[in-house]
Amino acid sequence: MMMMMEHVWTQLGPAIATIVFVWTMYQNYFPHEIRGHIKRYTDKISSYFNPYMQIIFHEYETDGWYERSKAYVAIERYLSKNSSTQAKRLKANVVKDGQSLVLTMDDHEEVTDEYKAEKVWWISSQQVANKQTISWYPREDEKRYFKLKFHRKNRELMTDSYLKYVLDEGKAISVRERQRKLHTNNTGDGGYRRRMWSQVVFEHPSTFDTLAMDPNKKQEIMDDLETFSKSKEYYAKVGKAWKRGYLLHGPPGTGKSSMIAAMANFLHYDVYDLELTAVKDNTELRKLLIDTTSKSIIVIEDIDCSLDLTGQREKKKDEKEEEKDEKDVIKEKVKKLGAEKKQSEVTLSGLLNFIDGLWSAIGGERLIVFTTNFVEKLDPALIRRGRMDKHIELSYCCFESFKVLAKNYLDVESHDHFPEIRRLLEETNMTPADVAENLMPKSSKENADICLERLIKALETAKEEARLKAEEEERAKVEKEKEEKEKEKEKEKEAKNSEPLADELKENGKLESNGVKENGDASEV
Ligand SMILES: Nc1ncnc2c1ncn2[C@@H]1O[C@H](COP(=O)(O)OP(=O)(O)OP(=O)(O)O)[C@@H](O)[C@H]1O
Ligand SMILES: [Mg+2]
Repeated sequence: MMMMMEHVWTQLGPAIATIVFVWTMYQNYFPHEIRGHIKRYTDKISSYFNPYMQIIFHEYETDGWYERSKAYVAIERYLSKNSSTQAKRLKANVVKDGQSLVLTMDDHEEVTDEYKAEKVWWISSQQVANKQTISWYPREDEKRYFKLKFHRKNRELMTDSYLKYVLDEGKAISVRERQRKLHTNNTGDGGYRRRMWSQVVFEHPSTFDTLAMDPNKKQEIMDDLETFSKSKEYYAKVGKAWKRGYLLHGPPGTGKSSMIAAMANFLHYDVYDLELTAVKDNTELRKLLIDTTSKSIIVIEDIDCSLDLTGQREKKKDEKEEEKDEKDVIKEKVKKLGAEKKQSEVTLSGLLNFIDGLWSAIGGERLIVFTTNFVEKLDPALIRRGRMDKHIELSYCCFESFKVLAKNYLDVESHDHFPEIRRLLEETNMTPADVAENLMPKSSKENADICLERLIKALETAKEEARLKAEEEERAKVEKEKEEKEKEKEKEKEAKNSEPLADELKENGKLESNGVKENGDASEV
């Protein structure tokens, strides 16, 4: 059967080609109506024998003015992947607001693609309008389009899944290659035209490769992020806003801010660095958050110090003021509360409202990341799961983290010094920031040996300091206990000394009351 079809096609093909050729040459000699009829039939015949189908994607939609069709842009991006290797003539476009070049195929070039082992052809083409007018807009006289050609038998595969795949992939490439921004909220009142966020290009070099932490934990976080970014349908299904909260906690210099940058680089998200102390009230907070775009990380650093969200900030101050007169403390507290209220009226409940539900109205994927040095001091309401879905502790440098840093800073994967460093790291606490600082060569003459030896020395010093500090603390504790005991003893002594006095007073009291009685009696008399 196949053979027969092929035979017929080889016979008919040239014949049809001849008819079409003759027709194009002589069509002008036929009257208009007849021409229309004949064209319809020739189209029908050629489509009957032509086993290929085609779909056209115009650059500008008919009803759009200047906006390029989203499908066209996505296809252009998708094809740029193949066209740079296949097409002979390429066009270079500078991406808007970016510095990267996108190479796309030039007009009338053709590239092939394969999907589930089926071949398709993409042809870039343009129609030149035949009217003789000068136009303001390029779209008026050149109408570019992509033509997708595929075999008829693949019609369903192409329209149902290939096209969706191309559009998604094209969009993903655009997101990956777009220039990302770091947004910071503006302080002060700059009039009503004040922009809520100001932007700079985000080019933080931190990635998960350069981040020093336990590899298993790192992988877990990367998996979590990836699952989140691919779970649009899932979130819609379970009726949750597409957002995820992370709480990063740990001592200073353990990589919290570095991890946020790594997350942004990993997911290709923008970063919104929200400085809560600069936000006037809940209304402004709402405006700021609504003004964020999809595919972004909203960061609130040092949540414990940002605001009096938890009451902790004041407690910290109170601790220092323990010795002061209680009345003074209360007075100061009232004064401070007044001052803080004037400064910022963002409340914990306002913040929680946004984190919880309001975003579902905006849609789009957002991560919210909080960092703190003191997780135990945060209000449990703020960090419960569902608000802060994942708690990540970043801690002192372990041997695994050190290995990442050594590879990154010195290009060293193993060394004679490693066992000693491992032992020292187990015995003492040093932040990755300090380890990194010691590993970094300070001049071109410093090689890995020198840097590792410096780290060993620093670790030994840190260990010694920690030992001395512990001893000091122990001594202070013992002294304090001793003092307290002495105080107690003194109190007891005082109490004892005052006993006879009390007896005496009692005695006097009796006498006095007797006296009164007597007096009273006397007065009555
Ligand atoms: N885990 C880490 N991996 C790689 N580099 C790190 C790590 N932790 C710290 N560093 C280095 O130390 C510097 C300071 O770290 P970072 O700002 O991320 O700390 P942090 O936890 O945010 O501290 P803080 O609590 O003071 O804000 C970084 O620029 C980075 O070079
Ligand atoms: Mg930080």
